[in-house]
Amino acid sequence: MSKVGCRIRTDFERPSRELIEKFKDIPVANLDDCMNRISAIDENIRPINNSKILGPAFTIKVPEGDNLMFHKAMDIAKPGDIIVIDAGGTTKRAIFGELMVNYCMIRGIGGIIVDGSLRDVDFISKLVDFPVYAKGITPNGPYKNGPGEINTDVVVGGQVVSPGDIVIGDGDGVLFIKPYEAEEILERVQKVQQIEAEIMDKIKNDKTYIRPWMDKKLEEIACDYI
Ligand SMILES: O=C([O-])CC(=O)C(=O)O
Ligand SMILES: [Mg+2]
Repeated sequence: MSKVGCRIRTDFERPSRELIEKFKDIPVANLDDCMNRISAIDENIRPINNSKILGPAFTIKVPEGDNLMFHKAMDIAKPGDIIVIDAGGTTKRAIFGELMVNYCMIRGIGGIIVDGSLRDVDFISKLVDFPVYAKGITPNGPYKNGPGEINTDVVVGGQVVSPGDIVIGDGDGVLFIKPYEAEEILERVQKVQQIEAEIMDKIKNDKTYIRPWMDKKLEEIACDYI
């Protein structure tokens, strides 16, 4: 019988740390520019403690307001993994809190992103080196009945994420990159950053902002000057 909706993949292939580290200082906005500006997750999933997040995705799918699979996941995720939880986007019930965050930290997990809510925010918001991103906050705690899935393809904040995808987040938001597309995106983002540096230099030193596309576009849309 198919166990869709109640299954656990205990391990998966992770990209090399070397590849992941190449994304360390790259702004998510620049990456999204290289992914046609439609690749970031739902803007309502925000950093709770203003930390950057980076690492391979360890995915979980839970029924609304239930965290049985997250409890199992904490025992099998590896150091550096980013736990990415598809909680259906509903915020009425928290999926985790301070106890679970402490256990994740002790186990060397790299951070947590939930398309849902957390609780114990007064503790979590003060953490400086354990990034947590969430959509909501509520004291209503999670049930622990299951079902759910671990390490299958899930949807978080409107974007598909597979186990082992590279998770990158900063103050702007989060996106996921397929490891096989990583090098190509890195090449493109380096060009974007170089162009932005040149533009910034002109703004600061020449007091000009190079935008050859602006008047061209206004002409193309036949804008009337009045
Ligand atoms: O009760 C739970 O499962 C979640 C929670 O508050 C904690 O982890 O501290
Ligand atoms: Mg708690």
